[in-house]
Amino acid sequence: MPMDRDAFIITPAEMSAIDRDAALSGIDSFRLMTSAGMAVAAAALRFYPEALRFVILCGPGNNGGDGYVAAATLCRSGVPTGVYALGDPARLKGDAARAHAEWGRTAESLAQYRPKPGDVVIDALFGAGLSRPVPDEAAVVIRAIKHEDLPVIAVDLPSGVDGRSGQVLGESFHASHTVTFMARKPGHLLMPGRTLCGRLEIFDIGIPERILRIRTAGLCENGPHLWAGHARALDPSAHKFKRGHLAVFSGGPLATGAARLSAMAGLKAGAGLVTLASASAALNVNAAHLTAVMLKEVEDAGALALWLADKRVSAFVLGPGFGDMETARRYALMLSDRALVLDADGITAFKGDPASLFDAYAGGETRLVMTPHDGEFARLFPDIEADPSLSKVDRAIAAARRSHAVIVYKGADTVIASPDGRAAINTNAPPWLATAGSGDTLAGIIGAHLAQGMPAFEAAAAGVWRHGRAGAKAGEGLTAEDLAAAIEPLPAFS
Ligand SMILES: NC(=O)C1=CN([C@@H]2O[C@H](COP(=O)(O)OP(=O)(O)OC[C@H]3O[C@@H](n4cnc5c(N)ncnc54)[C@H](OP(=O)(O)O)[C@@H]3O)[C@@H](O)[C@H]2O)[C@@H](O)CC1
Ligand SMILES: Nc1ncnc2c1ncn2[C@@H]1O[C@H](COP(=O)(O)OP(=O)(O)O)[C@@H](O)[C@H]1O
Ligand SMILES: [K+]
Repeated sequence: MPMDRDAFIITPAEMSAIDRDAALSGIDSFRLMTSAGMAVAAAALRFYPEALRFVILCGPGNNGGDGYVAAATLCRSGVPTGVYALGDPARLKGDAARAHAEWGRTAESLAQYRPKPGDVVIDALFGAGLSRPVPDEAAVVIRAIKHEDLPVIAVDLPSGVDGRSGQVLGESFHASHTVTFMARKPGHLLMPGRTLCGRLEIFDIGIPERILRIRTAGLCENGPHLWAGHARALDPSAHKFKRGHLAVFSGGPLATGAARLSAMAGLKAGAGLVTLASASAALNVNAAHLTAVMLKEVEDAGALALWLADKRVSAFVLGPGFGDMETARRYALMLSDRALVLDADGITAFKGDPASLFDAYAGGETRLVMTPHDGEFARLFPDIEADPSLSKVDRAIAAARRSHAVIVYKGADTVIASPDGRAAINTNAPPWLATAGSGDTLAGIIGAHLAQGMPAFEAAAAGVWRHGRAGAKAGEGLTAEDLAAAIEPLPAFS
């Protein structure tokens, strides 16, 4: 399925390259700015027809240029406006200088602005070009506007949000609406940027799609376009082994629930068979709870080695509730020529020696998927986690490259990354997925996809998306059991 235009995510650096490509192909950059500024003005009038005054705050770059175009458009439409500039407008360059000149009035200095009830703020201070914390002069005004609780329409990005990472640089607006151009930037989707944007509108200012596509290879929003090609409808002659056999390792007798959640999710997600592998101490408690999921006694590494002779067991989930770190390490290394989802304790088990895991899965097709939340990520990749220059996308890709694994870096803004540099940001997860056992369910869904023979990146991305969709379907107040029951068939999305 070709990537939907709406799934494009363009970093600020890529956007600059796109600007250059557009100029080289003869597109007039001032017309782009004019379209952008007019779109902002139109959005302002549409969202806030009751505004007593539109206050446009203009910065020193092209974001400010968009602001001057918006100000001129609003003036022409006859609504009251106030324009306040950060820095000396005489120092504006290029298109921004022209936009300021065409507006043709004199801006007051930003420090003069005193928020008043009835004002609607148009934030054109900084957009994609923000490269360091906002200056104090801007931070003071941002805080004053927040204090008055005025509505803010952000041009491209709320000033203070880093378009590359979604992180706040110093201080940031919390916009009620954001109007961006052509495509979203990572900062619109990564936390906390996503929540600071308010309602996001993407406006087409007229850069041709062919120019965008050249620069948007690696990163996109997660969705069926990424993996629907691997979600085939059921073959009418299929038998259960053809639909994949997933094995999930159980924890000890007092910690069996997590693995059972993974197993049930795997079955619901479409694996033909799911077997729970349990040491003898936990066999009875598992037996008392299982129906469609099968149970097999796997006492130790010797028993696992014998079982691995059965090549029909096509994928494994190891980690949920597992508990025994030494055995987790041994099993994960024994499984290195099979497809494995390593979650929870399975990840933590390698805290002291991640290289042994990474080396075992190096070479050949990617077959390991790891599903860390923040804490687990930091255990395996402390240096990557600690590097403040990296966005969540950068971190996930760096971890995937190092570990030869697909990384599902979980959270409200889960990032799925492949060792080959592809990455996707997931956006369909409702916040009530933050509930005990939700991650175990996700591991089971991904395991089912691997068992069916999906490549690891697609298996993981599809799993995260189905997990989010199941969460939305089950609704607020769900438990992990409800979540598994709400998983929808995969072909429904193709
Ligand atoms: N094709 C498109 O996408 C189109 C994009 N368009 C618009 O262009 C915007 C991007 O414009 P932009 O590159 O000029 O960056 P922008 O955000 O205005 O800021 C850069 C300026 O701020 C400065 N500066 C940075 N950080 C600072 C700080 N902390 N404190 C103080 N200064 C700081 C920086 O100076 P310097 O870093 O060089 O000191 C520079 O002067 C984009 O968001 C969109 O609105 C539209 O016009 C239509 C076409
Ligand atoms: N605020 C949130 N919004 C959306 N999804 C979330 C949020 N918080 C957590 N999640 C998702 O819920 C799951 C929680 O997984 P995890 O932390 O491993 O929980 P557990 O160990 O209890 O199963 C992950 O898929 C994560 O992406
Ligand atoms: K802005």
